[in-house]
Amino acid sequence: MGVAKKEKSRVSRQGSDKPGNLKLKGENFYRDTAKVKKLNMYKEGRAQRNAQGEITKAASFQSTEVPNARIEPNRRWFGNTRVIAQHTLTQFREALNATRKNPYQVLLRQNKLPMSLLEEQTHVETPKSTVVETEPFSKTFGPKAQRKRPKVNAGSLNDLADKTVQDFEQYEQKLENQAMMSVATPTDWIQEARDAIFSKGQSKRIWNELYKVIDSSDIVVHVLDARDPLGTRCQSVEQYIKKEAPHKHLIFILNKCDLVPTWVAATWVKRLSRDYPTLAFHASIKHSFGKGTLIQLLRQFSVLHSDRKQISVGFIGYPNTGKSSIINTIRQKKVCTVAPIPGETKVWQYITLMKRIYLIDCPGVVPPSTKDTETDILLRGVVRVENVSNPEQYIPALLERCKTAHLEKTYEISGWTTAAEFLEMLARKGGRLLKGGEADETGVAKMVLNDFMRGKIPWFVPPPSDEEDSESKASDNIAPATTEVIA
Ligand SMILES: Nc1nc2c(ncn2[C@@H]2O[C@H](COP(=O)(O)OP(=O)(O)OP(=O)(O)O)[C@@H](O)[C@H]2O)c(=O)[nH]1
Repeated sequence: MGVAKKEKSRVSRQGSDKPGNLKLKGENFYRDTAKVKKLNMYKEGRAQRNAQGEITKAASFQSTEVPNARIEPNRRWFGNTRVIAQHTLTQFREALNATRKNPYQVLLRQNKLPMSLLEEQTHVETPKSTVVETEPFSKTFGPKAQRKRPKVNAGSLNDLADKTVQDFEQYEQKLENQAMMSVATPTDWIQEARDAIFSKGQSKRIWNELYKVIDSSDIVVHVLDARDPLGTRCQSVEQYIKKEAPHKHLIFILNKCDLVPTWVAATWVKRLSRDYPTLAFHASIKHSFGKGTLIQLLRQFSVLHSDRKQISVGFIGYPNTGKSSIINTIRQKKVCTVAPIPGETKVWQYITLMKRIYLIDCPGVVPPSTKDTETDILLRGVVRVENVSNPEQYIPALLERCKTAHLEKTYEISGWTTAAEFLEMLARKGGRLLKGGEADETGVAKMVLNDFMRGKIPWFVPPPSDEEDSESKASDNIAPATTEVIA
């Protein structure tokens, strides 16, 4: 703060006539309105006390009397009132529901839309369970009982039977979800009895990696093997995302399309597109398929989240489905380690695709299922074949999945009737004999299993052949899926 003398010399030195930092008598230099008001309040006087020091009359600022006050009405109180006719509401609900269910449309600003209007209360609690709580005993039982018949939620016996089946399916699904949640401590005896190698991709560590990837991603890409899309589909993970993180976008990539006929890939794309946007893909740095479409789709998503600095795309799926290969393909260089053996990716990994788009590679996960047999797990490529004991036992199932003609063409042998004969012929042809001239069936079985997983033997799970799906058989081109983003 300047004093008068200093200020005078400053004014003459700088030749300025602007008021400086000088406190002048009679001016409120430091006091703002609030402070002045507070000081004035104190000025109104202290409390009055009697000889004993008790307060006889409180000071005005200590008074507990409520002042006469009135809240000024504001027209904004009434601004948000809307009246909507029932049919308009119904139309709105139907339109919004249709959009929400369409996997190719995205609802933006969901927290500004009355989403609760869409969720109809379908679950009616049986009156039986709560009847005593809601009605007095005398009304429920005894001669004066007015108890109504229980609501069974079904018009006819057939309806009731259908509903029971549906309930059972839901219950099974619930059990699977619970198994997924408690994956760290498998209590089921099937899990216990299974060889440890058949529980690959189910460990607590892998699932923690998966949850980290899902948490960090805005878009989750579920990679499926085109040869067996339903077998490599993790429905429990899909449901987890739908329930716990509905704002994240989920898309399917049908990888390894080069290993199946075009009509198979096209039918699967059509079928899976009903649930989520699906792209057909062939991961290869030099001769890829679907790369442009995928990048285009990711760009669309980044436009959708233009308020974000960057978006992250997580790649999840069964082991060995080609998650790392897809990332390498879109980056056009080897950024992730790829190997024809499952479990190559051990931890999650961040890769920059563009300034605003990051990719996350995740280790392969296998949702626990009590329905899957060891053969199913092995033939999906989850297990490393070299660790399997008695690989011959899986060959009959393998022969069932492949066409004889394809096997004959691949191995140039023919005329076997059983799996043992097949292995014997193959061992003799390749000269894989043990001491004493016995065929090395174990070695040959491992080779065949590896060939099966790596795509040397052509095979695929045929797509469901309902009328609609069979139409696409005629067309020879894979329709690359494109996604329309509706704002
Ligand atoms: N023919 C063919 N092979 C593919 C394709 N994509 C990936 N592969 C092969 O599949 C094998 C597994 O690929 P990865 O990219 O390591 O699979 P991953 O899903 O990352 O596997 P994990 O590390 O176990 O999670 C490799 O041998 C790839 O060459 C494809 O589109 N076509």
